[in-house]
Amino acid sequence: MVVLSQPSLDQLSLIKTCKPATNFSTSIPLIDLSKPAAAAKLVVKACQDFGFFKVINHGVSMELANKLETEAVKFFGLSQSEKNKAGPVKPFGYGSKAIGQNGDIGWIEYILLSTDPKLVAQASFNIAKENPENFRSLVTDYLEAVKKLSYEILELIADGLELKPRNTLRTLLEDEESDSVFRLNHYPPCPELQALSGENLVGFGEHTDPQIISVGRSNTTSGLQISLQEGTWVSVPPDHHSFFVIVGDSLQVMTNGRFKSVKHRVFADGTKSRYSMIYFGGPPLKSKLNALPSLMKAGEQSLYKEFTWEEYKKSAFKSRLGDDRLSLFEASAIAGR
Ligand SMILES: C=C1C[C@]23C[C@@]1(O)CC[C@H]2[C@@]12CC[C@H](O)[C@@](C)(C(=O)O1)[C@H]2[C@@H]3C(=O)O
Ligand SMILES: O=C(O)CCC(=O)C(=O)O
Ligand SMILES: [Fe+2]
Repeated sequence: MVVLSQPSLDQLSLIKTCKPATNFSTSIPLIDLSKPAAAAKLVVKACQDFGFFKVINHGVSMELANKLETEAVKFFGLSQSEKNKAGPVKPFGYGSKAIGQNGDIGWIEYILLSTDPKLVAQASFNIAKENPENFRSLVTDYLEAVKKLSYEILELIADGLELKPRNTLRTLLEDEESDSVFRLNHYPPCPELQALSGENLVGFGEHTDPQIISVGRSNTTSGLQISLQEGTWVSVPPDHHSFFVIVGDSLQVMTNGRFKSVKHRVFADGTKSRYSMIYFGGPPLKSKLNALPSLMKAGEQSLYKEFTWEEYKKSAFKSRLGDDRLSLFEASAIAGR
């Protein structure tokens, strides 16, 4: 995927490009988790203002994260025919360019995994043929650490919102039936495009994440951007040490719109590969998604109808990446639309 032949160049015309209007003056909230008293307020403010923040002193071993990233680099460095043996993504496995099942494409290749240990073990045989046990144990250990971090962040959110009990949100991800996924993304460099037009090549088109929160980490190649509520785009400075946290649609519903699920996108770089590893924390399929009663002020109406995560997920996975998925579930939406 690095050396582009004429057919690959032809494919570029199918992938969106754009000249982004980027806002350089807004800085992304960076929250130090070693100071929990201050962090609770800062996390809530970041979720309200941006739906996005980064955390440091998060407790996830950098050695572990680097080891898993190295495995991802190894896998994505295999020949296309070798990688294809770990596909297609129905629902888990290796995918290239196609994102989801509804016609979205980007300058990306990825591995999508369930967080269920049994399914991780099965997938490891296709992804790391030479040493599946090493891959399985790295993914399992990494997921354990990132889940722990996600639970901590959800408790800080509960503290900041004065939600009682403070495990109200974390139990949704901790539940054995929680419906979470894990994704390893690779955005190969694309020098041809930069040279041809100076435009940016879309790796992952703009979208919101449907789950509760997404917790990710990337290498030091830039590309991730978030949309501010007024619509301008801000680049997220990449680094190896922090984790980024994305408010998903489900958390927007549970906070009755106080938190906004943030629109984000990724551009491919002209010269360097970007790698990212993201845990998407979703609730059990049968969980009802509705505004948390203790957050509702007297007389406040729910912005959304009552629905389960299963219903939302089914609808989301039928949608295109850039669709406003929640609009179908607004209290004012026409029934059956
Ligand atoms: C186009 C799509 C890809 C996606 C499923 C969807 O129909 C709409 C949501 C997309 C998204 C975004 C966050 C995660 O990367 C993801 C795994 C998810 O849960 O929702 C992807 C889905 C995907 O890549 O299949
Ligand atoms: O690769 C990234 O940094 C973000 C990717 C993303 O938004 C996703 O996988 O849903
Ligand atoms: Fe995303």
